[in-house]
Amino acid sequence: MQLIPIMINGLPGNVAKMIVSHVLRDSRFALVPFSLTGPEIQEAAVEVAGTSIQLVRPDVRAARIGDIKKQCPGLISVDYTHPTAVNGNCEFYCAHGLPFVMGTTGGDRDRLDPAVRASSICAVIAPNMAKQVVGFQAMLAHAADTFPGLFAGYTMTVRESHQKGKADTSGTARAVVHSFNRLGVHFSEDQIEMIRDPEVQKREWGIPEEHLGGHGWHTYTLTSPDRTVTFEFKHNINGRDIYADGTLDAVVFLHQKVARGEKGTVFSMIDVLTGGCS
Ligand SMILES: NC(=O)C1=CN([C@@H]2O[C@H](COP(=O)(O)OP(=O)(O)OC[C@H]3O[C@@H](n4cnc5c(N)ncnc54)[C@H](OP(=O)(O)O)[C@@H]3O)[C@@H](O)[C@H]2O)C=CC1
Ligand SMILES: O=C(O)C1=N[C@H](C(=O)O)C[C@H](O)C1
Repeated sequence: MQLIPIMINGLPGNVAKMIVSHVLRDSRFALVPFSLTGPEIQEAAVEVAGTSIQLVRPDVRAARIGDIKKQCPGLISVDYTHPTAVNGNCEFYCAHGLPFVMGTTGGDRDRLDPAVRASSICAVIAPNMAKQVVGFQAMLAHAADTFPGLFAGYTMTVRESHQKGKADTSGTARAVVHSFNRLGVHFSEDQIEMIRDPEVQKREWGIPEEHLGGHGWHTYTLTSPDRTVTFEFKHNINGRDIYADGTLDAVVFLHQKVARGEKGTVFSMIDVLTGGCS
């Protein structure tokens, strides 16, 4: 079986490191020993589970990508970088013919799809790669298509807690809010309550101490106009391992699409989940 060359961008970041450790244990993939990194990073390389990966900063990446592509033809890029890097990285992948899985949240999301559609590549773009969360999103999207306005008149609160360093409002929460809007709930993204204080997370939310540095807890609460009815949807994720499986499924999915000549198409994780990995 031909291995899929996979380049994990965003090292030495937390999620990128975790994905690399999963790739190294997965016989479907060959890890590309390079990673696009941030402008602040000084190290030339990082070691993950005994494997050394060279870090390629933004100022040199255009000059180096030709050689990397020659060394690893057919590579698929995976992006777990920073909200400020999302659009620049997307444009870089499009310009250099690199199909990509974009797990990074934030940036100007409205510019992502047009950039890919105008290019010769295809991409999977999703704010959450945890397959069970994607399934929950698909259920909500189905409800919104089937019963538009079902929750009209209800009020909603959305609270999300993540590690202190998370730069943006949860991309997952934003996407879920969009489905609730289609179900008739008036609520804007800027009403999402972000919790980033470890003391509050420990004391008020009961988030285990060992996961304060890496978690994603979301609660969506809907209350009827007369306040007699409450619905609550909750997904609480400790650690980050849950994102690896879906990310790697997305890589296999994209690899198959590329092999079939697909170009200029954006897929979601719902497409990956629906399409399977045959
Ligand atoms: N879709 C999903 O399922 C999930 C998405 N995420 C998202 O993934 C992203 C990364 O999360 P996390 O690993 O926790 O963040 P970290 O801050 O730990 O890591 C981000 C890394 O990206 C680097 N970076 C910054 N700019 C660039 C650039 N232009 N090109 C390449 N790398 C760059 C940073 O370098 P520096 O330190 O110099 O800035 C840092 O090393 C976030 O947007 C998060 O929300 C997280 C979990 C799941
Ligand atoms: O930064 C994180 O950690 C996460 N980011 C994604 C988001 O913004 O929704 C997904 C998950 O919540 C973890």
